[in-house]
Amino acid sequence: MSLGDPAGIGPEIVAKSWVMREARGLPPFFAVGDAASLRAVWLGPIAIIGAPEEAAGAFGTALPCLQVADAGEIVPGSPSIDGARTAFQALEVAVGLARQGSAAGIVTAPVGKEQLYGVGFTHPGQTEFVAERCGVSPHNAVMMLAGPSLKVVPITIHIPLADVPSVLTIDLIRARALTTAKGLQRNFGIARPRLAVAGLNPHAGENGALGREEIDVIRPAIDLLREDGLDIVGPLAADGMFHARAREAYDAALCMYHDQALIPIKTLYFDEGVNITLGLPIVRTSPDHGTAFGIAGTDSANPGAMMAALKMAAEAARARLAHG
Ligand SMILES: NC(=O)C1=CN([C@@H]2O[C@H](COP(=O)(O)OP(=O)(O)OC[C@H]3O[C@@H](n4cnc5c(N)ncnc54)[C@H](O)[C@@H]3O)[C@@H](O)[C@H]2O)C=CC1
Ligand SMILES: NCC(=O)COP(=O)(O)O
Repeated sequence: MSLGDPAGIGPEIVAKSWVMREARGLPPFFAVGDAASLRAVWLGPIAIIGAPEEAAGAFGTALPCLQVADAGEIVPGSPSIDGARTAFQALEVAVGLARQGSAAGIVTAPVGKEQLYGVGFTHPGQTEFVAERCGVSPHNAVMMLAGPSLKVVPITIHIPLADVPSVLTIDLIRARALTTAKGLQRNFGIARPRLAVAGLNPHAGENGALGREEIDVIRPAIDLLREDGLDIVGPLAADGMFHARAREAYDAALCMYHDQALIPIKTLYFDEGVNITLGLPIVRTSPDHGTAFGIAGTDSANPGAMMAALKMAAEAARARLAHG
């Protein structure tokens, strides 16, 4: 797993996950990044490894770490340029290892997006970066956030809210829905996924009275997706589709913008939510939360979402083998 921003809570939740490895039945893993970021927040045993093959032998007694860069002085809670460069490099190396088959998948700890943008990272997020490195177009890589009774997909991701209506197209919705359906089969073993699509406007537009995107874009996309053979409903009023009974009717909710998707999942499952990228040739997961710079170095970070991300990565790798 990449350690993320050295000044964020990534190193702490990775170390805590290693401590809980047996109690939680976690798969073996190794860290990629600057071991000093682990030492800055943790006194436990670290095994510096020179290659991924050394990780398995070390994992039982120490947290294996593949050292990729020197992040300079690390002050938890105070991100730096060197730290952002290290996070970038760790991500690059971890993706490369997964692509060459040296790891069953990657789990990425949180990065500070503002900091990464400052060191030449030109992608909106890690999702798009990993997709590009895997040769997958950003349209065909899907960000899914998953918890025990809810999976959500934002159709548009890291763009200003004002740009959402113009970026939403029939093609984009269709590409994301098709990747989502395939991803549910491949990574979660759901043979015939049921998708629910949110509207953009209040009350899904009230037949055009409160906005036309449902009529002009979302419904035509859904009609085409039905012709593609998908089990899909919508556009649904977004405010009524996330309560417990409604969630039983679908396997994933496709949402029109970032917060429409992420608010329900983080409200329900902040400490166990997993971000999984669908549509890639490799498995990639991540905890649902960010760097939490405000609490870094205070030993109060909850490793729950990181542990859930580790488990989901292992389960997805197994499901892919079974699915073929
Ligand atoms: N996957 C990723 O790499 C993500 C990165 N980010 C980045 O993280 C930075 C901070 O973003 P925010 O919006 O503040 O979100 P955040 O998730 O870092 O923090 C939101 C709130 O939750 C708390 N929190 C987060 N994780 C926690 C944990 N494991 N245990 C206990 N408390 C926790 C924080 O202290 C804060 O109060 C930004 O630079 C953003 O770009 C945000 C989301 C995902
Ligand atoms: N809000 C979710 C998020 O920021 C995750 O982005 P990514 O870096 O995993 O693409």
